[in-house]
Amino acid sequence: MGDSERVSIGIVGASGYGGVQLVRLLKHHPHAELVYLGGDSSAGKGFADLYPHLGHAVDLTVEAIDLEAIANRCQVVFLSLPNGLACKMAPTLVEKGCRVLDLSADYRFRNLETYQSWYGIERDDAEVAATAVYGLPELYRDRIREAQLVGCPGCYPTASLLAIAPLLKQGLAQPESLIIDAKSGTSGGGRQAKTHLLLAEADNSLAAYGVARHRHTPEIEQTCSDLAGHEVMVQFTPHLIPMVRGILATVYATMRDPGLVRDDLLTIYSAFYRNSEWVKILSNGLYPQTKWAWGTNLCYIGIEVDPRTGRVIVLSAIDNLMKGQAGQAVQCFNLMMGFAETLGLPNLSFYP
Ligand SMILES: NC(=O)C1=CN([C@@H]2O[C@H](COP(=O)(O)OP(=O)(O)OC[C@H]3O[C@@H](n4cnc5c(N)ncnc54)[C@H](OP(=O)(O)O)[C@@H]3O)[C@@H](O)[C@H]2O)C=CC1
Ligand SMILES: CC(=O)N[C@@H](CCC(=O)OP(=O)(O)O)C(=O)O
Repeated sequence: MGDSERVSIGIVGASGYGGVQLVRLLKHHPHAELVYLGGDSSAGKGFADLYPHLGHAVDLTVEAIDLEAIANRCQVVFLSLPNGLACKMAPTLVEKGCRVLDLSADYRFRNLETYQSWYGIERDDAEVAATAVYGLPELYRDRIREAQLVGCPGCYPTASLLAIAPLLKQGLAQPESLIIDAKSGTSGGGRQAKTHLLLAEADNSLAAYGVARHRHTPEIEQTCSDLAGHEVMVQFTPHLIPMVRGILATVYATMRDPGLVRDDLLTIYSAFYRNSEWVKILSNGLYPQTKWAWGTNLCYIGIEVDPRTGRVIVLSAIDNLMKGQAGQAVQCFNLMMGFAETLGLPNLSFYP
């Protein structure tokens, strides 16, 4: 692609939090041109009326969803919708030749029975779903490059899997010992009004939810099983924390070789992610803060070993709307188009 050429892009679900991040990122992307924004209740409204802070840069109107028209206008379509909608739209878009990135859970699972039992959504797109690639570039880079349909990971799975992957891939930890304790900011719940996300409910409070039954559990287990080479179950507990952006995942696992020390693991993690510019392994004694990742596509990882218990503790921090959602989707888009994986993505946080 020449320097001035641009890929025509549509975003379905542009009015949501994922949508507005995609607009922000793709407006700055040197090879992207936003040609279509779609929504449901927002259809007919100017995007600038929904997000006045972007009014000086975006003059598009949110349109009703017409798959035929989208496919005629767009080479690449991002679907940023509640679960259960992408699986109704992607088959048509794929058939018409679009490359599709879905930010929901619809195309994350190889086994659709797992999806149906955890999400309770019936669907009839098994043939198309079988072609989807899980959009975690650090693990599936080559497959994403060739994919026509990418199922972008959930925010908790992204933070968790980047922390876990070297442990399982290198056989360092006992897979059955994996425990993930994760905290998310409220933007993880999207832009629609929900009582538990009101300031009066969420502020000055911290609570777990979905204990032993959160739907990101089978998603994390799918990739853990890939990495370990056999079925793996994990214990995953998410918490809602009174901040807007960010996820901190703390992963505990029992090491196979209790003789390993932190420096050994730092060397192994650094080697594992040597070609992954979005993952930063923190050196001795530093543990990540969510604020370091704000507004960026970065994942910061800190590691500690407790010689008393023989456990490794891995801490992983991301921005849930960036590496956990829209940023990762743009990273996948870059791979699919043959661009540098870092193109158009911020790597410096705004701080404090
Ligand atoms: N927020 C996060 O941190 C993360 C979210 N995700 C996933 O990304 C997806 C989008 O999330 P998020 O941006 O937070 O959600 P939001 O609730 O902020 O936005 C949802 C979008 O979907 C549109 N929409 C809702 N119902 C319909 C419908 N029936 N037909 C067409 N469009 C519809 C809305 O349009 P309108 O406003 O016009 O009604 C809106 O644009 C979800 O699947 C979510 O689980 C994944 C990783 C992280
Ligand atoms: C804080 C909060 O509510 N977070 C969301 C995670 C959003 C997400 O990634 O969910 P999907 O798998 O549906 O895409 C949740 O726990 O449901």
